Amino acid sequence: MEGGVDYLADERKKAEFDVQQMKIVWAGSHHTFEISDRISKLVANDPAFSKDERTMLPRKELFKNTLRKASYAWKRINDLHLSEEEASQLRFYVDEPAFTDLHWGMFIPAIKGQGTDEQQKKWLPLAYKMQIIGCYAQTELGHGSNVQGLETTATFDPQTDEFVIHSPTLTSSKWWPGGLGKVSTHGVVYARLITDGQEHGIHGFIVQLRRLEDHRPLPGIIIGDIGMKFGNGAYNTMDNGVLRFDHVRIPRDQMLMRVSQVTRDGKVVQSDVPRQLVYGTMVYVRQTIVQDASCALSRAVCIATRYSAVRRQFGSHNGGPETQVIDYKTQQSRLFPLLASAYAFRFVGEWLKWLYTDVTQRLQANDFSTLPEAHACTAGLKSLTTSVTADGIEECRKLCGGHGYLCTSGLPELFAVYVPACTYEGDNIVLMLQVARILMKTVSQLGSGKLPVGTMAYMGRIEHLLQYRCNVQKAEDWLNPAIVLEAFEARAARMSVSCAKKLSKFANPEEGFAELSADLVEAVVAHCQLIVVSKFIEKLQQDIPGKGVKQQLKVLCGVYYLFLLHKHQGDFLATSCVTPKQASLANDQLRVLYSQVRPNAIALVDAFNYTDHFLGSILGRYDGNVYPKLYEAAWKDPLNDSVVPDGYHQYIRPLLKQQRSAKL
Ligand SMILES: CC/C=C\C/C=C\C/C=C\CCCC(=O)SCCNC(=O)CCNC(=O)[C@H](O)C(C)(C)COP(=O)(O)OP(=O)(O)OC[C@H]1O[C@@H](n2cnc3c(N)ncnc32)[C@H](O)[C@@H]1OP(=O)(O)O
Ligand SMILES: Cc1cc2nc3c(=O)[nH]c(=O)nc-3n(C[C@H](O)[C@H](O)[C@H](O)COP(=O)(O)OP(=O)(O)OC[C@H]3O[C@@H](n4cnc5c(N)ncnc54)[C@H](O)[C@@H]3O)c2cc1C
Repeated sequence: MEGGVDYLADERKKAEFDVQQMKIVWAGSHHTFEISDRISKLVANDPAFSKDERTMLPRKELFKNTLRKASYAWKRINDLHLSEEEASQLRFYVDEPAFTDLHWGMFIPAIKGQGTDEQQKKWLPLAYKMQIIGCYAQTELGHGSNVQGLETTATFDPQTDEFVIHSPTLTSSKWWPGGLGKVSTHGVVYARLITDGQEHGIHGFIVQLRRLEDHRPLPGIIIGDIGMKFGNGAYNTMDNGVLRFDHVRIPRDQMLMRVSQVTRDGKVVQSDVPRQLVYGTMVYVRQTIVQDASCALSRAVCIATRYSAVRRQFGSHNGGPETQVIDYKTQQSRLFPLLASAYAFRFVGEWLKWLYTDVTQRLQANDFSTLPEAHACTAGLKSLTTSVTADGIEECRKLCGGHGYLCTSGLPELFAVYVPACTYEGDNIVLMLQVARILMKTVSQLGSGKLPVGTMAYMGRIEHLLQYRCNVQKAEDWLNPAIVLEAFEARAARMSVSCAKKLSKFANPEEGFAELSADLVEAVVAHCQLIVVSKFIEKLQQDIPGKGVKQQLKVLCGVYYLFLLHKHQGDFLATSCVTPKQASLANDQLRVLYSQVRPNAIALVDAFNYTDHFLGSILGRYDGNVYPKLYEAAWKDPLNDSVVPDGYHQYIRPLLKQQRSAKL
């Protein structure tokens, strides 16, 4: 505890499992727990990283403060000789979106993934030392989702051995890249490659944007910030930018040439690397976004759970205390599925990281076979987890009643920072439709002898899944993972097959795809939920030490899948995967599991090991000392600096005077 009385101590005594061991499960290993615990405390105990006034600062001050923090963080990283892993944890716990996210998270990965060995050798050391700062400049004013529709051109000039980067229209202005507006010296800029009058698709180019001497834009470059975004503080610490090029020249060797090369005489040579690797940075970031989803959701859930144990309403008997709102079944049925989802996303994120690492190793050995699986999983899971997390944060705000609406609850800012995750790195619907294409292709190939692989492998048992009948007889049968997996597989497979059948009736498949796109998205959701459920179940098959830890995870896993079954019972019933009676038994079992979560709820959120600094919420304080701190914080609002507000003499007094004289 960070000091003082622990108002949640009684709740903590109820825990039926070893919280310390659960912290390690949540962190992923002893090693990652040790690092994240040490670094989060280092940040929390350093006043230079305070977040207290963030939601009250005007944009310019807010932004300057972010620059100060980023520069101080870099100094600490160097002074303390932090490893790459420790440095990335430090940036995470500073908890303020900044240009550094894009520099480390996209600029460097783009050069690593799409640059040749020589290019990496030239640019990465500069970037690692932050002697150059980079952004990822893909999206334009007129095109974001449709990458093939980007308009910026990169025309090869064989006379000078250069590319000419140009923005031919207003809509071709780069628009949104984080870090671009005010900070980046360089960008990986995506543009249409043109050589000898011929177009060769979208490629990445390293372009210097600002002079290293005085930070002024280079000739031919117009650059700035795109303006305020949703929420106070929130994502406004980031300088999302606009950028236009007027025939800016760069040397030929600044095109990222791992996928295709342009020779001295302007010939385009394709390497044996698939062209989709140009999209590789997005696959990498989508995978990190799935991991981030569990962080953002667990943070909101931690706040709402602790506050729900502190808050009391109604139910006082003979002058005794009122009921803790966490004891209301409605509160539990809204909160506990989100708690379970946070754990579920943690484990699927862990698995996705493994998948991505595996794909990367294969790519290095020129094995591209698992790229479609990586694309499908990252796109689908990014969409599913960010949508649930954004909605979940807002639900947690509502679970905190009126106080949840205060900035000091931390929830409004968390929502405002988080919600663009549903849009950036691929709009969630656009990405779901990508997965739908892959699902439909998989269904169309069934029976051709080509067996589906990876997360689509269950489709290989299509005959069985189409005939499947759930044999749940009593509520506890729903605790059997094999039964649950089959029900989820059958639902996903039947929804996909149903879409495929409808699609086959269209003479023009593209027309059919467009017409059925809403149904296709539902089939993709079913497929992605199956992945999350199956990875949670797989996690439970591992050896998990610690008293009661595995048992708690089993309960949470049950809550996760039974809540989905309840919420989507329309799908399960319509596809005849369960009967109405079985759906009702699932709901009975879900209520039993809620009552098992209840005594462990506080300990389950303590296991996230978040400091009060990171949570940034009076409602979520570890010690539960909510009311005195809310009261204290109110007086710190600048509006309370004076008893009589500025503007009184100008606007309030004349009003009151006028009413008095009217009465007289
Ligand atoms: C550590 C991290 C730290 C910080 C970063 C995190 C957070 C910071 C905050 C914000 C950062 C935000 C940054 C951005 O937003 S960058 C911009 C992101 N933009 C997008 O995501 C655009 C979305 N659009 C697309 O991805 C594509 O355009 C498309 C929707 C996929 C369509 O492309 P198109 O070329 O038309 O492709 P198709 O014809 O539909 O498909 C062709 C073929 O390619 C396959 N495919 C598509 N995408 C990929 C991919 N990424 N990887 C592998 N394969 C891919 C597709 O399946 C198809 O395959 P076939 O076999 O059918 O040919
Ligand atoms: C905070 C933030 C940070 C960002 N950072 C970066 C960055 O660093 N670098 C960068 O390059 N970009 C960045 N972006 C841009 C981001 O990647 C795009 O906004 C995103 O890819 C969505 O594209 P769009 O804006 O063109 O949306 P649109 O595609 O215009 O979407 C509008 C609507 O149309 C729907 N829609 C579009 N196409 C289809 C379709 N085929 N079928 C059905 N519905 C469709 C969408 O679902 C959505 O509802 C950022 C964006 C935000 C909000």
